[in-house]
Amino acid sequence: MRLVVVGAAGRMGKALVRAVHEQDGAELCAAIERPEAPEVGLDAGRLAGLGDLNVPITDDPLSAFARADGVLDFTAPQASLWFAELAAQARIVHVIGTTGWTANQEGPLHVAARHARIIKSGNMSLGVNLLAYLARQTARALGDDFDIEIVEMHHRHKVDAPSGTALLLGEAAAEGREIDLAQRSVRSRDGITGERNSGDIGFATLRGGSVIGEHLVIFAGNGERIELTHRAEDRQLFARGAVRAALWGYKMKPGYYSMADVLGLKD
Ligand SMILES: NC(=O)C1=CN([C@@H]2O[C@H](COP(=O)(O)OP(=O)(O)OC[C@H]3O[C@@H](n4cnc5c(N)ncnc54)[C@H](OP(=O)(O)O)[C@@H]3O)[C@@H](O)[C@H]2O)C=CC1
Ligand SMILES: O=C(O)C1=N[C@H](C(=O)O)C[C@H](O)C1
Repeated sequence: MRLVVVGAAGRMGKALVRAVHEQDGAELCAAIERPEAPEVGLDAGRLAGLGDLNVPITDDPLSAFARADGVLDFTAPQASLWFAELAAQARIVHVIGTTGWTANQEGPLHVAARHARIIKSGNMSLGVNLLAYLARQTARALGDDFDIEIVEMHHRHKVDAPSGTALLLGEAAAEGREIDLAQRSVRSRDGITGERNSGDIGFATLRGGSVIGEHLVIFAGNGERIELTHRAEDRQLFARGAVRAALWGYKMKPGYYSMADVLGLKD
């Protein structure tokens, strides 16, 4: 499968180049950055610490997608929307790991998924998707007298909050409770907030240092607490998951899929 990495000079972009290189049946055919990026013209393999792969970074996604079977995209929402349009035109697989989406921004992705095979997830690791499955089941089993709070910590460079993973976990818990997360989420608390509303799902965000990604889902009841945790120790985890998703998507019809579909974790 011929894969393009967009945002190839980014933290995840470099991890994706390495993950494609190590995967049998996958081949890096192009690497893309913004026109003004200083890395344009450099070799994507060399930038990722692999040595020359003879894949120069370019600023031309249109011609790259035309000769590819799939694109791996961990960039920014506006960029991912544009790449989805191009992936639909080229009728290829588009794996989207980008986070930081605002409400209603994702509509055009569903239009693109009429022609592209889009696989989108706030977290591409097996562990987090299993955690989401467990959070859904736990929320379903416990009911409203257990308060749900989600805590996440990431490196100092992360630009969006709450993390895509925290929102994914919140959605899973809300599904388990059969409530609408948008109506019941509390994303910040400051000052005299009043008592906690029963049934809310709270989010707390920590940022600092080089933390790859840590998530904790707390179910706090009277006199007891259940905590489900995931700690990512290596970015390569997400990149390998993205390559796995691309290979899976290659066999699928056009549509909009999640990592839970790829991993068979839907209930
Ligand atoms: N789903 C998952 O499993 C994971 C998701 N992520 C998410 O992936 C995203 C990227 O994270 P990270 O790699 O740390 O961030 P970085 O900022 O290191 O990388 C993003 C890269 O994309 C580039 N980019 C942005 N817009 C465009 C564009 N229009 N054309 C080409 N390149 C573009 C950026 O360039 P520039 O710097 O010039 O803007 C940058 O090189 C974030 O949303 C993050 O939350 C991260 C890890 C795992
Ligand atoms: O920006 C990151 O680094 C990460 N972003 C994703 C998120 O927003 O959840 C996934 C992972 O936790 C790392």
